[in-house]
Amino acid sequence: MGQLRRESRGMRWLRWWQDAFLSLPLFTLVLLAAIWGVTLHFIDAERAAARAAAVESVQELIATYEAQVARNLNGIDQTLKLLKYVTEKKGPEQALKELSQQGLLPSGLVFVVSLTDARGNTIASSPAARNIPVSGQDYFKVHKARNSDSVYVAQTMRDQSNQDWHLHFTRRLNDGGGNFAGIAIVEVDPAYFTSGYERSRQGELGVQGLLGQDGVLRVLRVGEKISWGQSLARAPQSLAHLQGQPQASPWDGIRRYMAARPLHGFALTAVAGMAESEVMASVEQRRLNHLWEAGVASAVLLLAMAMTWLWCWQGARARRRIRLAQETYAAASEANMDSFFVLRALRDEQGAIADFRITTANSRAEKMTGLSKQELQGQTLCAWLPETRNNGIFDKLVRITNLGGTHHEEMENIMPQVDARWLHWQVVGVEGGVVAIVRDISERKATEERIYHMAHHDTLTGLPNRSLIGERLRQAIERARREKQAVAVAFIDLDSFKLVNDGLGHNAGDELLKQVAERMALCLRREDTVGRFGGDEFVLVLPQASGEAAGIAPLLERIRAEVIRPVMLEGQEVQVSCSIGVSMYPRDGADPGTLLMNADAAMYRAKDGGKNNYQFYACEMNASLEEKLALMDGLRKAVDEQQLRLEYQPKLDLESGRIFGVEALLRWQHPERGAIRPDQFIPLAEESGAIVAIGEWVLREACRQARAWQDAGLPPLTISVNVSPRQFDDLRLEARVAEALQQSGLAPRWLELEVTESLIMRDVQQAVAKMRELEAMGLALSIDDFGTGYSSLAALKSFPIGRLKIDKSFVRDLANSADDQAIARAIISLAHQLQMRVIAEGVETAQQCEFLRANGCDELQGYLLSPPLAAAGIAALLQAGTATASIPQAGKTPTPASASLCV
Ligand SMILES: Nc1nc2c(ncn2[C@@H]2O[C@H](COP(=O)(O)O[C@H]3[C@@H](O)[C@H](n4cnc5c(=O)[nH]c(N)nc54)O[C@@H]3COP(=O)(O)O)[C@@H](O)[C@H]2O)c(=O)[nH]1
Repeated sequence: MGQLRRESRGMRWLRWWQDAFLSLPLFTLVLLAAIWGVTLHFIDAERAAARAAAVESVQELIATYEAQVARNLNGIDQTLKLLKYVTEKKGPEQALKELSQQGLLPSGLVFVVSLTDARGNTIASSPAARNIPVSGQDYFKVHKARNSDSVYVAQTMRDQSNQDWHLHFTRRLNDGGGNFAGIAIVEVDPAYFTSGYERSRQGELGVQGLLGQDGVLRVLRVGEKISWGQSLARAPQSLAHLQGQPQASPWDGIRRYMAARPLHGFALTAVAGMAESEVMASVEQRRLNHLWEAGVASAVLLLAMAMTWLWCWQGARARRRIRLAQETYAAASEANMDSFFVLRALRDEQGAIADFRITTANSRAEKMTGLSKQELQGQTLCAWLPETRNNGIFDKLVRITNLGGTHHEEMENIMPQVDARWLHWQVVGVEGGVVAIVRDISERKATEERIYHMAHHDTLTGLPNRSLIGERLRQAIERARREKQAVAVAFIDLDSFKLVNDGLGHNAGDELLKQVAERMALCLRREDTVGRFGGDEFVLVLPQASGEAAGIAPLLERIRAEVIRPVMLEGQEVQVSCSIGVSMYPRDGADPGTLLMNADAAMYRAKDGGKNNYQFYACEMNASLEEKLALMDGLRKAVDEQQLRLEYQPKLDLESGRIFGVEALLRWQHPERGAIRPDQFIPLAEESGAIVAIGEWVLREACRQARAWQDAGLPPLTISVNVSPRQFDDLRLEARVAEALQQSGLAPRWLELEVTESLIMRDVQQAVAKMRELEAMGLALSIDDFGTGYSSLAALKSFPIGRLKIDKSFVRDLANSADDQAIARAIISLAHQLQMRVIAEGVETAQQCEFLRANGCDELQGYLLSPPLAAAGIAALLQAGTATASIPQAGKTPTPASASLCV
C-alpha cells in the first residue's frame, strides 16, 4: 500500500513536471539565454573585429605616415648634405648663391636654409635673413662638441629673426683639416610633417606626429589642432609595444589605438593613431541595435510565454481540479453513504451518445441495486434501467457529457431496480462520460412529508387545517374561474359541543370531533375537501358545484344526519347536531377570505334559527352583523336609560293547584326598534359582558317587586331569576344577591336562582361550590332547561338543587313523541329519586298538562297557565283568587285572563 502511495506520488510529480505551465518558463529561460548569448557573442565578435580592423588601420596609417615623413626627411637631409658639400668646397656665401642659382635649394616658402660660421654667426641664408647668432642653441653646441656625420633634429622653437615656430635640422660643417667650421641649418614649419592627416580616415580625434628620441614631441596633430613640445613620460621605443591596445594618450587622456615607427637616420619616431571612441562608434551603434533587438525579442518571448503559461496554468488547474475531484470521489465513494457510479459514454457511428457503460461503482451502489460491483461494471445504462430513456435522466447525462458542468435533482423513484422511494442524484461531467452520485433520500422526504402534513393538517382529526383549507379553496376558485364553475363553501359548527367537552372531558370532546370528522369525510366526493377550521368548526370546500342551493342541499342534509347520529362517549350515548352556513363562489365572494366570512355569517344565522339546520348566505346577513354591533352598543345604555322592565310568568303547583311562584323574564323596550326579544339580546349581553350589570338590575328589580307584592298583602311568591354563565362566574355574585335582598327587604327563601344544566357542567366542582355558598345564604336553586345538557347521575347527586325544570323542547311534542314522553318520565323519576321537585316549562295544552300530572310532575309553567305578565297582571291574578286552579279540558286553549287550570 505504502509502495503504491509512493508510486502514485512519484507519478504525480512526473505529471506535475510534465505540465506545460511548469516546463514552459524553463523553455523560455533557455530561449532567452540563447537570444542573449548569441547577441552578446555577436557584439563581442564585432567588437573584436572592429578592434582588429582598428589596429590594422593604424598600422596602415603609420606605414603611410612613415613613408611620407621619411621622404620629407630624406629631402631635408639631402639639402643639408648638399649645403655641407658645397660649403666645404666653396665657402658659405658662394655655396648658397650657387645652389640657389642652380635651383637646388628647397622652396623658401616652406624651408629656411642658413649657414653659420664656427662662432655661430649666420653667414648666409635663404631666403635672406638678418644675422642671428645661434651659438647658444643646443644644435650648435652638439655639432661643435661632436664631429658627427648625422643630422641633428632640434626641438621645435622660435627664431629671434621671426616669430614662427620651426623645426631645425642641422649638420656639422668642417674645414679642410676636419675642424669645426659651422653648421648648415634647414628650418621647417612643423605642420609640414602632419599635412598628410586624413580626416576621413582618422576622424576628429586621430593623431599624427613626430616624437624626438628625447621624449619631446616635435609636432603633434590631433584633428585640426597642431601642437608640439609635449614631453611624454614613455620613451618613444616603448610606444611600439603598445600597438594593438588602446591607451589613454598622455597629452589629452583620450583612449586611442596608436602605432609608432622609428625613422632611420633621424632621432625621430613617427607616431599615428585613431581615437577608440571614433573607431568603435559604428560598432557601439550596432551593439545598441543588437541589444535593442534582443530586448524586443525577449519581451515578445516573455509576453508570449506569459500568455501561453496562463492558458496552460488554467488548463492544468482545471485538469488538476477534475483529477482531484475524481480522486476524491473515488476515495470518498467507499466511505460514503452515497452510491457512486462512473459512466462512460458509448457513441454510435455518427459520434452521438447511444448509451453509457458503468465502469466503476462503490459498495453503497451494490446495496442500493442489489448487484455486485462486478455485475454493475459492464452494465449499460439503458439496458439495465430502460426507464432512464423516458424519465429524462438519459438526456441529462448526454447533455452533461457533451457540455460539461454538473446537474443535480431530487426525484421520486419509479425504477424497481433501485431500492429507494426518493432519490437525489448528482452528475459531474468528466472526460468521456459522467460520475453519478446517487443518494437515498426516502427518509428525509418522509420527514418532510410528515412536517408538511403536520403543518397543513389538524393533528386530532387528520383533516386539512385552516391553512390547507385556504389553499384548497384558492385552488378551487382558480379552477372554477377558468372553467366558469361554482364553488360552495360550507362552514359547519357543532351545536352544544362545549357541553360535551365541559361535561365529559376533553378526551370525550376529542373523540366526538374525530368521529364527526370521519363521518363528514365519508359523505364527500374525491374532489371535495373537509377540513377542521378550529375548535368544533369544520369547513367543506365543494368545487364544481352547480351554484344552486338545490344542488348542494342533499349533501348538507347527509352531513347533518351523519353528525346528529349518536356517538358513544365514555360509555354514554351522546348526540350533537350542527349548524351549517354556505356561501357560493362567485355569487357570494371572489376570494377565500370573503367566502369563508360569508359562510360563517350564514352559519350564525343557522344557529340563530334554532341550530341543527343549514342556511345559505344572503347579503342581509352581514347587515345583521352590523345590527348585532348596534344592539350591543344599545344594551350598554339600556339600564341607565330605563329601557328594561320585567315580566313575570306564574308557576303552578299541580298538587295544590296554587300559584306558588313566578319567573322573572327580562324585556327590552328599544327606543327605536321597539320591543326586542330576550333570546335576541341576552346572548349579545352575555357576549359583550353587559349581562353582569343587567343581571344585577334584574335581581334588584325582581326582589323589590316580590317584596312589593308581599307588602301589598298578596300571598308570598317564590320569585325565580335566570342567571347566565357570565353572571354565575362573577366573583361578586353572592355580594350582589345579598345587596338585592338587603335593599329590597325580601327574605332569601323567596328568591330562587335558575341556572342551566350546561352552565353547571362547564366545571361541576366549581359550580357546586358556588351553589353551596348561595344555598347557605338561604336561597333556592333550580336547574333550567334540564335534559339538554349531559349531567351524569353522580354529578346530579352532588348538586344543592331543589328543582329540575324539564326543557320546553321535550314538552312541545309530548302528546305525540314517545321519545319525549320517555325523556319526561325519566327526568321526573330521576328528580324524585334525588328528592328534587320537577317543573315542566312551555306547557301550552291540557294534554301536555295531563301527561305531566299523570306521570308525577310536580309543577308547571306555560301559556296554559299564563304568559309572562307585568307586575300588575300578577297582582290582579293573585287578587282574583286564581291562586288555585283546575286543569282545563283537553283541546281548549286557555287565555291568560280566563285560564282554567288543571288542578
Ligand atoms: N339570564 C337571563 N335570561 C333571561 C332573562 N329573562 C329571560 N331570559 C331568557 O331569555 C330566553 C327567552 O325568554 P323569553 O322570550 O322571555 O321566553 C320565556 C317565556 O316567555 C317562554 N315561555 C313560557 N311559557 C311558554 C309556552 O307555553 N310556550 C312557549 N313557546 N314559550 C313559553 O319561555 C321562556 C322562559 O324560558 P326559561 O328561562 O327556560 O324558563 C329564555 O331562555 C330565558 O331564560 C333574564 O333576566 N336573565
